[in-house]
Amino acid sequence: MRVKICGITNLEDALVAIEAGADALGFVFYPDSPRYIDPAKAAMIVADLPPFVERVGLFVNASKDFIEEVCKATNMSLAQLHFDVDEEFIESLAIKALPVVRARSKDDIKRFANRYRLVDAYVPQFGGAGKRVALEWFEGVDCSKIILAGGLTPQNVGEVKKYDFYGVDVSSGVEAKKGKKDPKKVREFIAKAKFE
Ligand SMILES: O=C(O)c1ccccc1N[C@@H]1O[C@H](COP(=O)(O)O)[C@@H](O)[C@H]1O
Repeated sequence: MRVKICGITNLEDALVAIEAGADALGFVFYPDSPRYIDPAKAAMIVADLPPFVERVGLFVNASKDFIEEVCKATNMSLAQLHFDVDEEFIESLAIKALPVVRARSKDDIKRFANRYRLVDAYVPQFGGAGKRVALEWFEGVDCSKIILAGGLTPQNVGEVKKYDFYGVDVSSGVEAKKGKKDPKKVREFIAKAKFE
């Protein structure tokens, strides 16, 4: 299972995550988030990363121009879209995009079934709130293109492995405080998700 550590705001947290085996790092370009990072700072962190690490820009209610401009300036490799988008919008972007399904019911997780997509719990503030998606909704569903997010922690990530998700994404569950990762939690989460 691939692991993305989201809400990176400093180089130290990024390097801890990579050293522990993270496949992707997330940078929140949503000004209302406590994990917001200024694109200029994100660009500096990305410039210091080793190769073979996916850089994911997270956007909420952003325009095509803003997403493309920020991703180019910061050298993101993927855009994660935490708002309602359609196939046309995704296809129109100059950068590869990961739509986010904010699930309120089992029916919701069938959206974008032919695409890689991230499934997060529905929360009014868009995400990063530590709320979980009901795991029983994934019974009998092909999860090979789903990245599960929402309320994951080092303690509960082991229980999602039987669904064979493509990946998992975590932010608040590995924080020491909002916007700062706890290295011990990051290492434990990645070890449980990937290596145990
Ligand atoms: O992290 C944020 O502040 C955030 C803000 C707005 C939209 C999404 C956000 N984070 C993403 O939300 C999910 C779940 O996070 P958590 O693990 O429950 O804290 C995840 O994809 C984060 O990247």
